[in-house]
Amino acid sequence: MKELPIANQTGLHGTLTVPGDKSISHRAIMIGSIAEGTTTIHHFLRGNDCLSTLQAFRDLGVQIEDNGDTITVHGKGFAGLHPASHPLDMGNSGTTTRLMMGLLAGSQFTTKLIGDASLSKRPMKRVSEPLKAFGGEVQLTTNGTLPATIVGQQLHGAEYEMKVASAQVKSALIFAALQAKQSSTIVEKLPTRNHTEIMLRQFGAHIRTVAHKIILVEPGSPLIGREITVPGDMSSAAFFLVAATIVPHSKVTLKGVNLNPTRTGIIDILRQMGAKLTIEERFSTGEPSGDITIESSALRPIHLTAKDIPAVIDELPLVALLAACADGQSTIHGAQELRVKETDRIKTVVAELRKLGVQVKELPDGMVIDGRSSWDVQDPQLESYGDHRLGMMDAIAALKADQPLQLAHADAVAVSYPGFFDDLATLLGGTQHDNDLN
Ligand SMILES: O=C(O)C1=C[C@@H](OP(=O)(O)O)[C@@H](O)[C@H](O)C1
Ligand SMILES: C=C(OP(=O)(O)O)C(=O)O
Repeated sequence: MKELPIANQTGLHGTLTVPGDKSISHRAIMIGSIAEGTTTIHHFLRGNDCLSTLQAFRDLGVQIEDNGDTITVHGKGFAGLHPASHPLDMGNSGTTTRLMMGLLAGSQFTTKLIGDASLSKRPMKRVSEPLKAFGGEVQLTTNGTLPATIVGQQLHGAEYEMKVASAQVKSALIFAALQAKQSSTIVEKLPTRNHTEIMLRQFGAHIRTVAHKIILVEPGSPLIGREITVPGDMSSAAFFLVAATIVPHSKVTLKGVNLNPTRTGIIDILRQMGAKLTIEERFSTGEPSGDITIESSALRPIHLTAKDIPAVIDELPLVALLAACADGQSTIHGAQELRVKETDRIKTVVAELRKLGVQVKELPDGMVIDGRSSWDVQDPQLESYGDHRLGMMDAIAALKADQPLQLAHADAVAVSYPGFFDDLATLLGGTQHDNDLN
């Protein structure tokens, strides 16, 4: 049980550079490995999920030098990957698993993927089914889960209309399409994060996006290794954006955060709810990034529907927390994807908010949350359920509670933000002066 920090009278203060983006770190290892030549990755996220990706590519014969914050990948091209001598362990990472399925579907060998207990319950047919349209073969359990066997073979082009709004599925199909003999068209249900498309283009692939959701892939261009600096992860910055908003007298600056519009749903929501934030964007040709300064403020309720969800999918536990602090009733609809994350995040968020005394109703596709300025804690023992984002949401919620709270399975935070508790402690202990930590 971890004793969670409580906020003092002066709130959170200081300047922080959050760790590298998880989605971009995964893709840098993957695309660096299938490219020719050297890829150097700066500000790589050393979260357990990205380390699963790094290890998987080493197991496939790619030489990867690990110098902490900087990773050097000696790319071998798609054709240079070797069969692994044992099943690849995906750990807790849905992104690694699903992208790997598309990336290895066109290989000349068979690969088995396994994962931890949570990942082994998550749906994988969403990738194996569409891959069939490209000639791919991924065998799953009868429940459509891991372990998976990817039987590599020559793929062909396809036109595929997606059934779920998922960047993981889209990325798997793009990797498959790159290995096909003909061109392909992938149509998204709703626009989702486009880091795969951006990075592949930077490496030399012919990929075009039309009307934000039609992706045209022309295979055959060589991918060439390059230097990548991973911007800060908006999904990690979000914990402190929310903390600074809900804890009185706070003012925090988060530096170098990724501002890709497919990821900034939380910024739009914070603004709509009345948060006080300013953004200084830096010039960039690939992934935009910038510094965000935010201070405490009163909040209005929010109403989200399906179209709002992809750009804030991983921040929805935090949106529920913001709603619990707002002046009135908020609704989240169209978020059924939350049920197939590391935990069923509708159930687990509702359970945790109820322990804090928040009135919240579970819906099949979201929740209804009654906001209050203060809560009457019902149960001080919070639980991450082994889900990193739940554990961190609990820690931020605890700053608002009127008594000390504890968190079980707090170590889950290492999946995406190993230094989370240290960074939180620094901002809580920080002074009103800028305090650059990294
Ligand atoms: O492509 C990615 O890197 C991710 C896509 C999202 O998943 P879905 O594609 O399942 O929505 C997100 O929840 C996950 O944390 C990372
Ligand atoms: C859902 C997440 O990741 P993944 O699907 O890669 O396990 C997440 O990081 O919140």
